[in-house]
Amino acid sequence: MVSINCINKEEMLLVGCQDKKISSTPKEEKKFVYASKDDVMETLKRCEEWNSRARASRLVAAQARQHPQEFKEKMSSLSGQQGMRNVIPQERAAGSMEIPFKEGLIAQIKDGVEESMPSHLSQQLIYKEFQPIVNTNTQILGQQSRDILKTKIGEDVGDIPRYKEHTNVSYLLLPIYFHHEMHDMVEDEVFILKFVEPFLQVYVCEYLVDDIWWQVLVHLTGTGHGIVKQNLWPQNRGIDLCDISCCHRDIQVSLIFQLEMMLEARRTLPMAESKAHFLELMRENDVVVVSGETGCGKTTQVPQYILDDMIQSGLGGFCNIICTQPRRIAAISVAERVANERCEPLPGSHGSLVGYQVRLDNAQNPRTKLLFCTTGILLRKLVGDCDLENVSHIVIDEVHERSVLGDFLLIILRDLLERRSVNKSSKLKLILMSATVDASLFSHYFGDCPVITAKGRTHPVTTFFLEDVYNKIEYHLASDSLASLTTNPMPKKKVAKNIVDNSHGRQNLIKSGWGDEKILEEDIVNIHYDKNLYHAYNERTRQNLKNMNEEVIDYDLLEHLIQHIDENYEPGAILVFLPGMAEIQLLLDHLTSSRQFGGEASEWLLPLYSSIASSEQRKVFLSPPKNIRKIVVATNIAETSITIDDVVYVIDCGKHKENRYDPQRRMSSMVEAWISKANAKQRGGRAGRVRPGICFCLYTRYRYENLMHPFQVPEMLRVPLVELCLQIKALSLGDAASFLGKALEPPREESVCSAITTLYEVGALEGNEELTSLGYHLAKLPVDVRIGKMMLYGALFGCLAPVLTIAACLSHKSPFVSPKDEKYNAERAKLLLLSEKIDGGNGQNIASGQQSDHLLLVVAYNRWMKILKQVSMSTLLLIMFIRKFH
Ligand SMILES: Nc1ncnc2c1ncn2[C@@H]1O[C@H](COP(=O)(O)OP(=O)(O)OP(=O)(O)O)[C@@H](O)[C@H]1O
Repeated sequence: MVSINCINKEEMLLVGCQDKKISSTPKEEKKFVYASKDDVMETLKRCEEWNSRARASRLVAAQARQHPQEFKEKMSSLSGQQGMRNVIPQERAAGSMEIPFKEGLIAQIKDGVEESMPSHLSQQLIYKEFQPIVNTNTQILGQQSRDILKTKIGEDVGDIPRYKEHTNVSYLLLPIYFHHEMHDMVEDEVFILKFVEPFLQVYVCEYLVDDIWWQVLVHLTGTGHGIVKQNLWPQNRGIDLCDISCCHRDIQVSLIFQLEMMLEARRTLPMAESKAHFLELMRENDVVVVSGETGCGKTTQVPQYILDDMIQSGLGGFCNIICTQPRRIAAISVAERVANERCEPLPGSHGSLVGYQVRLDNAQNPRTKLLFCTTGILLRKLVGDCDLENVSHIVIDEVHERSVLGDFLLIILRDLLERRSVNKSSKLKLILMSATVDASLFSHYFGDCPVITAKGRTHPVTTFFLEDVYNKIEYHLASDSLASLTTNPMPKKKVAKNIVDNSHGRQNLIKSGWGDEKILEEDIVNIHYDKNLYHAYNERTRQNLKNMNEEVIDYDLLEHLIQHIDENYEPGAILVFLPGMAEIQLLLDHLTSSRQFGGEASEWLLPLYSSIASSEQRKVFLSPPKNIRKIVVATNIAETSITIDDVVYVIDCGKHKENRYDPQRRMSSMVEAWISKANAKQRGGRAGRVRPGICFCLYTRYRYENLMHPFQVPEMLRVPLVELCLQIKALSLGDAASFLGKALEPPREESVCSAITTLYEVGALEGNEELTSLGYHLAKLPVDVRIGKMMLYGALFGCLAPVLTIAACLSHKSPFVSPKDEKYNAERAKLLLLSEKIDGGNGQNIASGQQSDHLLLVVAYNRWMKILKQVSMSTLLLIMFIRKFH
């Protein structure tokens, strides 16, 4: 077996020791060598490749023969040097030269103990003081070692009934020396690790000690302390070892190699360069704003820097970091990635320091030190514990999103920071992060706190705008295309402002069929078209740009582009951004019905939107079989924080759904809108995470540079504040107007007044803004207050089923469509429906013949359900077939 203990960054001490199984290794080869780091790495690599302990052992031994004297001198000189961590003290080093590692850096207990050794035994396999263990006999543990183990385990290892010959389980004793210079830390600790696999590739080296080995220890102890200050240990100073028992089996060679690779990858991220500066700023300030290009490592690295820093300063026990993510999928996938980078088991499982919590899914354990959660979850925590006493750090990721909840949280946190800053021992630290943040705004809000900007990005992303895409794929925008202005001519002025309700205009179809496209083109021009911008582009592209209706998504173009990428570009997944579920489904229908993406390939056409169950959402992270290209079609839930590691191509349609106030219905609803530049940057950033990527924007460069807002208008300024004011009351945060006056960008006074008035009208408030019982219940329903009240009354009056149907329809958009030329027929159909019986859920007819829009919704829904039940499977298939090929 081989262990490596390093002397400094350039040199390592290889500890070679004969393995019982390598009977061919001559005894005299049980020597210790030092070798260059490269040699060691090379050796290990070869060991890995050969997968042969015997050969590796010989290799090590051969090196030992080459440098014995040098090694001896090096050891003596280094051990005397100040500040050298993990240098083995001179007397031990000297001793070890005489009797090769008599102290036993490594001890193997006979041939091992059965894998399924009961956890109560392995739980005790650790002791605090360094006790040299003589390992002169690799077959049977030395008597001294056995005695030590006996006192720790309470049984003679030789007597363990499950202890049997010829298993692969071994124990590794690791004296930990690297805290000598930190006098308040435990000096010599010995860990005994149980390995299922041979020791051959198990090694510790100096440059790993700081990072990897430290993490191995942290991982092993599961306490988050590693070697910790004495006063942080549980009373008996024994680490609670229940975690260790579960880790042992996993701590195989691969773990250490994996850790090493991960650390190497982490060190190359742009954020790593700013690590020291960030930690310094964080120590000196309560709030720090972190910005940096997408993919530079904010989300995955910054929380870990904090965690590691706390552990290394011996404060792991006090550390409790919460990192918020705007969406569930981000919280889960980032937690998994971070656990993976630390080579920990899955988030929340036994032995992991990382966890996540989202609605309906919670992966935490009592020792979770780094929790990823959604903003809503953190707000809920604040309801239960308004001072968040146990939380040491809060990291708010993607602060640029400016959701109502996000801005609301910032008000609460600013107050909380003030309260917590009084008590110096339990100060709260807040870190705000985003790639596209308006840093000065946030910095100013938090008392001009420092801003740190990470430079550079991981991999370059090439961006093509619509004109490039048109040119590249030689696309012809047909005049009868839904995305062409010629389809539905409108007066010039209106074209750009309205979201055009396009349909196949018969007139145009006929005209274009007769080659009359020219006539149409002359009349209708995209008002954002400026011919001077497109000299370099071909005629067809210019024609397309002139005729296109920017407000309509061109599915033909999308399909063409995806096919083009699939045929002409290197392997790599494609991520398409569309505004909503319906649009996603439409594109997927288009693709599944195509020859290229139908059949087996269609299994890798993956939708991704918020209402898909988390388990389904996770499919997007899986890898497809070779020769199949994964295509993920997503809403903006894939826009921030997440890394789908095989995504190389992003297609951005430039639209999303935004919550806006609808004055007609006096309700907020989701409308389709152009994204901001910040969103566009984030979307592009999903490519180029693990290698260079390409982003195809289906909007013009002109739009990006001149028409898109730099940031989205904060949600708090564009939606009614009724629900928010209700929450403020439910959380007893005082007068709503003054509370919201403390926001980053406070809403207008009239908006707050109007919200309060609505709450009084609904009956949620009474007296001096006091919450009523109705208000209390409404605060728990995630719907508009008026709809919530209707639902509560529906339950009270025993007609919940139809009321829920109405509530669902009102919360979403109308299920009815009335095309312009079919208006009359649509109205007639509605009237006909109204003459039907309406079932109140209990078989009663609740409103036959009533002229009510709301009851009409119930009738339509019930009819639809009835048809669904009646339609046989084959009919359904037929419908699907027709839709596909229509
Ligand atoms: N699941 C993963 N698989 C592979 N690599 C990953 C994964 N997650 C992150 N990475 C790597 O880590 C890098 C940093 O990711 P991270 O999410 O921390 O960046 P970020 O700066 O927060 O980006 P953003 O602002 O876009 O959220 C990525 O560019 C990628 O190289």
